[in-house]
Amino acid sequence: MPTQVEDYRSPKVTVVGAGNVGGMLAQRIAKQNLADVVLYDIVQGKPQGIALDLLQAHTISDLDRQIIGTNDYSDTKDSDIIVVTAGLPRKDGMSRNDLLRINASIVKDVVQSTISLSPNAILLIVTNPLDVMTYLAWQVSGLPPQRVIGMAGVLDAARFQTFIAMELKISSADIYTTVLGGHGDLMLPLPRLSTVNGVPITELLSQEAITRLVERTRNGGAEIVQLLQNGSAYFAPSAAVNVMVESIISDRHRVLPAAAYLTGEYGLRDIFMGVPVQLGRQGAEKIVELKLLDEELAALHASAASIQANINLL
Ligand SMILES: NC(=O)c1ccc[n+]([C@@H]2O[C@H](COP(=O)([O-])OP(=O)(O)OC[C@H]3O[C@@H](n4cnc5c(N)ncnc54)[C@H](O)[C@@H]3O)[C@@H](O)[C@H]2O)c1
Ligand SMILES: O=C(O)C[C@H](O)C(=O)O
Repeated sequence: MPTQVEDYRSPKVTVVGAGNVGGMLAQRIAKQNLADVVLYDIVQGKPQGIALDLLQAHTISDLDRQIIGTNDYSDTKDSDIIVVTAGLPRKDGMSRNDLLRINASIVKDVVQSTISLSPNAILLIVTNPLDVMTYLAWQVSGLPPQRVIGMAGVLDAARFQTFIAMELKISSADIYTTVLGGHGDLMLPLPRLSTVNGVPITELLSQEAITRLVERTRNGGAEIVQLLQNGSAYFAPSAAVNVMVESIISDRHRVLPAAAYLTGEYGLRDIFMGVPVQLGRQGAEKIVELKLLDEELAALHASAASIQANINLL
């Protein structure tokens, strides 16, 4: 009879795509001791090299989580979470939707190759265009929609939070922001529901400043793409995925903004879009429906229409 100790299995997270976001995410997961990590990439040697480098870095820092780099999907078997970061990042001047065709074929291939080996896994999608790729991953996987989630809202909300902190010259720790909608130009930062220690920013900042910060948030990804000139953001995106992985693995039931499947919430159905979601071991356990003003709801529906138009191109 195996003892309980022998029965215990470390949580296992597979990260598909050992690029900027994937490599950084593997480091964060292992450093926080959340799970063993399998880093998969199509490029021979790349995930193995990164895994070895990470292991050596962690040895220096007294950490001992298992990190495997591989080009063999069989190593991903029985993962608890599969994070999909495989795909092309956009270049300056491109919209995320310009990646639709090329990244759709990559995401489809990745989901088909992983989910049969880990039928109980939760799929966390990062590849752009985010909301459309999450919908595609759900369709291809055949999973219940609660087990397919897209990362964008945590990142977009953090950008809004950062810009408010910079404007008010205060710590970001006391700021809470709400951003709903798709991960694109029509995302919906909500000043009315964004606060500093409970005080809405509409009472702390001028309308001019709020409009400027909302626009900068909507443009937050493109601003970094333009500055880097070779790839897109990865420090904040990997931190955002890590927070979601933590809430799921540790069953914390945190309410985080994420792309989740809507079945009538906010008057929308059969679409993945950014809304507040309770995340735990079961995945997207509950969608929180905020009471929106008519104009906010209309803007959310415009964002949904843009996602739907791109889903129709799949
Ligand atoms: N949702 C978000 O908020 C968010 C944030 C940042 C980046 N992204 C997106 O995430 C994706 C990755 O970004 P990045 O900066 O890490 O890019 P990157 O180019 O650094 O890494 C992508 C990796 O995917 C790998 N890859 C390509 N095809 C593959 C396949 N079929 N199977 C396995 N691996 C494959 C590449 O070899 C590369 O290592 C992009 O689409 C980017 O737009 C989304
Ligand atoms: O902007 C991008 O293309 C990458 C990502 O979606 C981001 O918002 O940083």
